[in-house]
Amino acid sequence: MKNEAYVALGSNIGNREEYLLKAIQKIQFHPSINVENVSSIYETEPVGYTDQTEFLNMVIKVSTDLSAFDLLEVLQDIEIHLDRKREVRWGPRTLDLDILLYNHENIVTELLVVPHPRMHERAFVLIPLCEINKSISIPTIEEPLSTIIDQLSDKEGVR
Ligand SMILES: Nc1nc2nc(S)n(CCO)c2c(=O)[nH]1
Repeated sequence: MKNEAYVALGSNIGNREEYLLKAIQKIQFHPSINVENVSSIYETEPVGYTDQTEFLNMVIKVSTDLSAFDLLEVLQDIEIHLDRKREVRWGPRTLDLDILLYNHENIVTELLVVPHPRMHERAFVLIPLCEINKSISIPTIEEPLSTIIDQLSDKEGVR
């Protein structure tokens, strides 16, 4: 598989852990995707739209022959098959699958922006990402991940 990507998973409705684990199974089952590494599962305080229940978040590393857009399509299909519900845009959801990084590419389109535009302000993404790759460099971020994690005020919201 010639491409490397990092995917963030999140859930805060229903059997959250089951949604995450089923999503990873479906990703692994895809013939053109291999799951290379998975972070721990973190329980996290909601950020942004805070009037909702706690999330379970994690990050996985995958290798794939798919383009970033085809990978996005597969992830969106998995969200739908795991009864993705999102009544409010930033509100509670059964499952969220976000492409964080795709190789070291910068992709800016209506459909997909990579690196994920809000990842640098999300401890619930950076902490699991750092767990599985301490030395990862993010094209749009100069500082080391550990510095940013230390600066994030909500890191205590991740456990
Ligand atoms: N802790 C936490 N807060 C969040 N706020 C939003 S929106 N989301 C959904 C992100 O796509 C989350 C999340 O996954 N975890």
